[in-house]
Amino acid sequence: MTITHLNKFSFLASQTKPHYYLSNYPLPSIMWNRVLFAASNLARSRRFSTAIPGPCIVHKRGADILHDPWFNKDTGFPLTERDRLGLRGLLPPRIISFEQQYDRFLNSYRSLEKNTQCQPENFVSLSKWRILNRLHDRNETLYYRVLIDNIKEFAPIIYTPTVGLVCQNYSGLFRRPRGMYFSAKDKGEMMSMIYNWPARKVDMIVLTDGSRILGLGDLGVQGIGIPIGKLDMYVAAAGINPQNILPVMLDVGTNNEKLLKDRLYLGLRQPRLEGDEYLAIVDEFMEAVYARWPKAIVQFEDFQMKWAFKTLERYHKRFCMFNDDIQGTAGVALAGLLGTVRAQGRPLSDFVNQKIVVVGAGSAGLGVLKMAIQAVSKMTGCSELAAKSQFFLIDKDGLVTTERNNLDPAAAPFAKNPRDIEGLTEGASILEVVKKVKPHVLLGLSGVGGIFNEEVLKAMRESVSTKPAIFAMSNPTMNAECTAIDAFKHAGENIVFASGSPFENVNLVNGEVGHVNQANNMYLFPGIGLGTLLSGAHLITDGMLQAASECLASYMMEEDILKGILYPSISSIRDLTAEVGAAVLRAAVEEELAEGHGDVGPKELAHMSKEETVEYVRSNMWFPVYSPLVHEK
Ligand SMILES: NC(=O)C1=CN([C@@H]2O[C@H](COP(=O)(O)OP(=O)(O)OC[C@H]3O[C@@H](n4cnc5c(N)ncnc54)[C@H](O)[C@@H]3O)[C@@H](O)[C@H]2O)C=CC1
Ligand SMILES: CC(=O)C(=O)O
Ligand SMILES: [Mg+2]
Repeated sequence: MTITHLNKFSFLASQTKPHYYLSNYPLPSIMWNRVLFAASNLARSRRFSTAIPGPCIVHKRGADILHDPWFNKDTGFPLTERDRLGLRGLLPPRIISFEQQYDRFLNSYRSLEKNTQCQPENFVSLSKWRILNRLHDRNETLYYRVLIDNIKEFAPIIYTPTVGLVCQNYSGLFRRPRGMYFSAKDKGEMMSMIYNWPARKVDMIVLTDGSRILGLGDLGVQGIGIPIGKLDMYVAAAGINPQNILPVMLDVGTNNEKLLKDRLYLGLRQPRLEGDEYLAIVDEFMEAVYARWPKAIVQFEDFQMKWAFKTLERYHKRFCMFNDDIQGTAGVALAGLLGTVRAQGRPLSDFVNQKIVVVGAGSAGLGVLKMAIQAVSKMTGCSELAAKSQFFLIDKDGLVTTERNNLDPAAAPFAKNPRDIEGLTEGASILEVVKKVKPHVLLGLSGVGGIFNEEVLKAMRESVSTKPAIFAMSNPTMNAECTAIDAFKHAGENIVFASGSPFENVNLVNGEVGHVNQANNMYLFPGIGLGTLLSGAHLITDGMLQAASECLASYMMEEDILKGILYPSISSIRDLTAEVGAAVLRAAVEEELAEGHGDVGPKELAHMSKEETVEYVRSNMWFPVYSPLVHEK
């Protein structure tokens, strides 16, 4: 191991505290109550502190420990634990330190990279996902440490784009279950099923019905990869304790013919439930969750538009939930849009004059429009009706106007009155709109790869902005509206560029670097969840979401923004998430929704300064280190 590594580990150790191990199983014995009492005392005492030794608690023994990824340390078990936990003889004799295990894993990963250099890209990506997934299944502490330390490198594997490929191939890749599956066949059973989940406490649930997985469409039960990937980001970015997370798939069938015919498909082989039958399943699930874990937060993810809006409207005043595609995306996009104003060297107030074309009138596109229009209305003091004049919405049938037959009610508030769009008509193409409007920003959330073609990008050269912005936000990479290279090549080297999935920065002909931003809701959802959790709020309000977006918008320094860098590097996502979490928490306090968390009550939260709130949030982030599993004698 290199000196750098040694320094890094000792530095991290001094920054963090051990997590304490609690049983995964509800244990009704008096002994277990003692364990919980000790743990809650520890939680109390560690509130603002670092590096407090945790109690050494595990009720399992022998092979059961080795097969439990939460407790498993592989060859890292010290002799005392091998002796006292019945592990002697079950492991090779040499004890390997955490740091050595860490290096060994990264070495295997690097060998894999080297050995697959000439293989097709998808093969390499899936191989990388497999090696990480195997570690996840075996040793969670090491897995999350590797993930946190190398998040920039591994996010594209456990999250977009590779997670999309994993979902597409999930039935074939399936080895071990992760999370919970509730299907249409479980109607009437969910209240008891929810108690099958082994953890006593769940803080964060990510739920999907698999109906719109990234831009890949209906993937049925295979969409479970998305909640798993999102929750990995929760652990890595927000330090949510992985013992308290739960990925969930609501399998109400699929309309994907290919999957229905696939022998290996692991979900229900029936068309999707619709109408009241569908809602009855989601209702039952939500009731069951909140009966067992009244304080849990549910993130709705990748639901097709009609159910995304319907469920948000149905539950947001009843349960502590939000829809990431509508609300998380909107916050990230708004922060990016405000960044583009600063990148032009203009004051933020100039946002109200920016002409913005949004391509895609789905849950994400409409969420962005709604939040951006609210921001303009707030800045100018004018009505939302007046505020929307600068925004243009395009869907699969072109420019959305009030003349549209069967205008979708969700898109109707953003439809243009033909009187206000001289030279354009209902259904005008992207190219026509760009040529006529000469927008400051062209933002894609259509799910259609390459739709910002050469002609469209070249038309952006006529933009009225000195730094036109192209946001190709659809995922995964192949569904991006354009590539970074094409954007800089055709729209000009002065553009600001952002995409939903990562692209490499572009070397420009003028010798400079064309910065690629990743405009992805991962910059906000972990902080929204963490801030809400620590506030103890029972709802997630527009005010809390707006605070998250404003925090992200103000995170970047002028110097970076002027270079076209709108969001921080993923490497600093933990730091950003602490700030976002604190902003959300403080908004909850302001709205008198904060009921407190653990033994930190609402009054204590209200008395914290901004800096103390950030510190409080940071100190509550879980960090993976091996903790002793037996008491020192
Ligand atoms: N970067 C990020 O953080 C996020 C990215 N997304 C991505 O956004 C995309 C869309 O997501 P949703 O809005 O939930 O999907 P959706 O299915 O609800 O909406 C898609 C919209 O695109 C429109 N569209 C389809 N073909 C088009 C075409 N040829 N020209 C113009 N518009 C067209 C449809 O009419 C529809 O309005 C997905 O690829 C998803 O991965 C979604 C959420 C967050
Ligand atoms: C990033 C995300 O949530 C999506 O593409 O759906
Ligand atoms: Mg999503």
